[in-house]
Amino acid sequence: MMTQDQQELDPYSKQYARKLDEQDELAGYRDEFYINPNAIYMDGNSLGLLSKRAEQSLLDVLGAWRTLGIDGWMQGQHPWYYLAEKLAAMSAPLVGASADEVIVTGSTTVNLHQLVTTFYKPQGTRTKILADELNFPSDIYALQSQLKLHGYDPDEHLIRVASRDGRFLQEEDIIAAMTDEVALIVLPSVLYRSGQLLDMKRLTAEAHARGILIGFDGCHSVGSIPHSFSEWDVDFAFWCNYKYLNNGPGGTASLYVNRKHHGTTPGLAGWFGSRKDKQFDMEHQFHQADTAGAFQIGTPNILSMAPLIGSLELFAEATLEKLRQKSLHITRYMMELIEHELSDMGFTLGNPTEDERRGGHVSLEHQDAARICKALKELQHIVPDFRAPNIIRLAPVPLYSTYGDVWETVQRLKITMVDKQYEKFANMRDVVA
Ligand SMILES: Cc1ncc(COP(=O)(O)O)c(C=O)c1O
Ligand SMILES: Nc1c(O)cccc1C(=O)C[C@H](N)C(=O)O
Repeated sequence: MMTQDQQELDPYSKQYARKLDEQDELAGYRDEFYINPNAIYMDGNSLGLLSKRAEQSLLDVLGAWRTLGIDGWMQGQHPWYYLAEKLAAMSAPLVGASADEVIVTGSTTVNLHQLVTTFYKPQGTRTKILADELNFPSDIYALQSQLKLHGYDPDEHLIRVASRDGRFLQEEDIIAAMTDEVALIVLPSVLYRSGQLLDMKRLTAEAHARGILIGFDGCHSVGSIPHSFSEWDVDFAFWCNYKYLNNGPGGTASLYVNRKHHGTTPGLAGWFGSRKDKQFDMEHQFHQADTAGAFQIGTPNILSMAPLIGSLELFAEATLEKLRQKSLHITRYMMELIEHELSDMGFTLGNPTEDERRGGHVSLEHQDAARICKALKELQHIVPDFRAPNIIRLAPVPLYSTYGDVWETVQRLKITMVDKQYEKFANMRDVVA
């Protein structure tokens, strides 16, 4: 609902953006983060910013190491032996799971390998894995290598559902590909380029109706969108914590295993998958945990998990519902400004516009996208990212981005285009795009 004040203001003006910021009940969280005052950060969908609380929790854990040495495993504020489980309990509400269905461990790609070695059980003519052609490359490489380990030719056994337009996937096309040759389905929750949010509930129900297990890569949705993994009966999921959850570069990832699968032998076993009370018996017989913790392998990367303690506190306080509400509102605001300010400049909006199909970022397509990104970064001090072949991703993150940031971003993008500043750069991606 627009207030009296908003109605009087030009909705494309800077004052209007300021008004939106004044009315933003999450605005205070920006002060929790380290924000470079000389730049506008629009890349929290790739690497989230450092919060002061995440920094503090990392310092706390370092302090425990400094003062306790080996006893940090069982003593101190956050005993390391239980840290993965403690963080799982804190993350579970973000994915609609019970604490024992989540564990903070490994990396996204390693967790995918773990889950596929566990849940891909080809039998008879059911030997194929179903994915999609827009999936993040690391997932595809993992699936291809898993098929090879089973002696299958990935060209034949990895089905990649085609996109009709190179941007989006149609749920109907995915469902049509769920044949009786498919043993396992792995799909993204939100597509990393277009930001399309797939209907996970529907896809899970359809997969199960055909006797197929299904798992989701939640890298681009966890911390941005509410999930109901357990209610939807998703079999498994995996995600990184360094994007919307602000756990830091390469920070430890997470996985979800539906309770009905607890007790399934992990494909890749290791001693940290043991029952906590049995682990230090040091027996050669594996007594696996009766939780998702069973899918851990070796010693947790404590220092790469510690920032998540502080970071998840912020999510508990702000609440995901409010964060999603702001995310939808601020991305819509950005789309409206783009439409108003940047028409006839060769841009195409490449993300879904409907709220129920949109993730946390805006995806702008342009034939000069690579060099527009360079000009934005170097000359306009806006941090977007580029994804080949022609995408500029812009993520106003509800915890720390302002409506003013969005307004400035679109204005500076306009200057970049009107003054042809991008022509000073080669239209090629950087090494790390
Ligand atoms: C959707 C998706 N899947 C997988 C990965 C790979 O994650 P990692 O390199 O942490 O294993 C990423 C990001 O890098 C991603 O965005
Ligand atoms: N994992 C990354 C990295 O090691 C370097 C730079 C970027 C990343 C990313 O996470 C990219 C991200 N997954 C993407 O959506 O493209």
